[in-house]
Amino acid sequence: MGSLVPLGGDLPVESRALAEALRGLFDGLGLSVRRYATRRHRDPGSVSRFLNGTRVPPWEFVNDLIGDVTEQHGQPPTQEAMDLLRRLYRAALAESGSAFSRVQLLEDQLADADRRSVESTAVVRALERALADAQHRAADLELQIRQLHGRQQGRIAEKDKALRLYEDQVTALLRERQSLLREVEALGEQLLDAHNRRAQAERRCEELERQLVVAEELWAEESGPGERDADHANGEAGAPGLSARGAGPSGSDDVRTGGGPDPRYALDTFEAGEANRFALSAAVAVAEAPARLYNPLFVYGTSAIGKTHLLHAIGQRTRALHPDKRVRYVGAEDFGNEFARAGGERGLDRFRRRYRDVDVLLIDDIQFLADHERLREEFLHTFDALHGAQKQIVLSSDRPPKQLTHLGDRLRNRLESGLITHVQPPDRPARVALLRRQVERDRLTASPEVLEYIASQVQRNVRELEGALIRVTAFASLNRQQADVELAETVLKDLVPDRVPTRQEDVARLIIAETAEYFGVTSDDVCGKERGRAIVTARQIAMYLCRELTDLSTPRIAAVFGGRERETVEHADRKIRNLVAERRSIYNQMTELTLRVKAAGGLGSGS
Ligand SMILES: Nc1ncnc2c1ncn2[C@@H]1O[C@H](COP(=O)(O)OP(=O)(O)OP(=O)(O)O)[C@@H](O)[C@H]1O
Repeated sequence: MGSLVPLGGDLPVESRALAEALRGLFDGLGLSVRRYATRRHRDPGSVSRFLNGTRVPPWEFVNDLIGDVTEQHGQPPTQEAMDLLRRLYRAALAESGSAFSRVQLLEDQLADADRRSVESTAVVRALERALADAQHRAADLELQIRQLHGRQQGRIAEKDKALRLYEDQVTALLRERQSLLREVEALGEQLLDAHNRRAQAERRCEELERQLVVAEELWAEESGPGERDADHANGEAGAPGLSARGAGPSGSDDVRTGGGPDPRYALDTFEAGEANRFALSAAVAVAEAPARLYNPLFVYGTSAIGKTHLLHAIGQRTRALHPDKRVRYVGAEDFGNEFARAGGERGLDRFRRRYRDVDVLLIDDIQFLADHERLREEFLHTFDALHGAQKQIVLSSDRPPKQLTHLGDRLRNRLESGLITHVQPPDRPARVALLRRQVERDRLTASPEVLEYIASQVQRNVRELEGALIRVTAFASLNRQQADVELAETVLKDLVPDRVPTRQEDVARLIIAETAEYFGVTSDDVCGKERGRAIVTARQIAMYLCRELTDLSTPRIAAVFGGRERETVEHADRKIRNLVAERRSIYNQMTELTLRVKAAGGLGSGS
């Protein structure tokens, strides 16, 4: 009973198959039949029969065997192995056909059905729970969906409302913008109109001033010296002396703002000397063949050495040689002011046509182009438009392009792209020639020696040179003396200032203060807009003295006098210059004022 005997050869197939399967399990225990029977409280004979296939064991035995093998090896048989065992077991039971087997089979089937029932019940329960859970979640979701839907509807309604509100506002703003644009355009037109009317009124004022001065002059001459002295005592000394006679080309026709070149300046009257021969040749070449050789032509140099003269002269010569060409001259400051005033699209359009529809554009004192981004851009585009269309550009400045740092690199590069020519103060022969021409033009009396002497004394500033000649000849004629070198020495000793590196704007302010005091008005009056007779006189004399006694350029002087136009300064300068030559009272006033300014420390030590 200790070990298993081989299976009987006459065993039915089903019993053999089961027995072999059970033996396989039993071998895994490594026990004898008896020992296993004792452990499981079974009869050893029965166990032998179960394993030999002569009897079908109860399923409980099979189960125990499986449990023991599992315990021993720590690993249960696979589900497939279990299913096979069960099938073998059932086949063996069916084959045996005994009542026991039948009972076993039924029990087994019952257990199987019961297991399935239990499993199904568990599945049913789990499914019921899952169903309930899902239903709950579905209900929750339904609720959330309904809430979200409600909220969404609310939002949509709100958005619709906001959208309608927004559209209403945009429509209203567009309408308002439209009407504002119309208003801006209308105001722009009105402004332009007002500017034109103001310019007309300014010209009329100047005209009336001249008439007034003439009338006063006549009245003063009729009334005799007593009356004139009374005027002096009133502090309105300038008025009687301010005559329109001899004022030369000082009428409004000659005052050209942002327009054509000034006919007084010509290439033929430009005294180049050795130093400026090249500058003159370049100017002639540009006038003869605009935009062919030097474009842009850039002339630079210190104050009052003929840069403006050259620009105008180029314009004159171009017009003479090419009557079909459109030539425009403008000071850079005026260019900036006009741009600032060109409000609205139409104004800007007009401005652009004015400066781009030309064949030759002459821009004076480019260093005064204001340091504004938009203005610089505008000028850049003007430059590119003209240059791109093969139109001539001529510019002047008090310094070379490299030093015009405030204009920015792009603009400076363009200014450097053509011919740059340095205009020098005229050399001595040129200065003498210039004085000789002035003597002829103004019918003055001065010997060649006097001209030589003046040319030797005033070297750097042509305006000053011309002023010195006027002073010498005026002094001589008013004192009925000979204009010889001795007299010239005396006059110039007193009047030609020794230049010291004083701030020139300060000197100009000192001149204004001294002149204002002299005429019994204030500096603010002189720089302001009032047109009282004494104020206008003081203003014009102060402007003249600034041109005479400082190195400031004309636009700078205009700026010191409350931001006026350069033409106003030029007009005042011409007017007073001519009066100095004609009237003793004015000459004396100038002399006295110059001495006062000198004494106040504005003109260096003097001698
Ligand atoms: N070489 C010259 N030949 C003839 N006239 C000259 C010459 N240089 C200057 N002038 C005269 O001197 C006066 C001043 O010259 P202009 O106004 O051209 O100087 P500028 O260099 O433009 O000075 P600013 O920078 O102050 O405007 C003008 O009347 C001009 O005709």
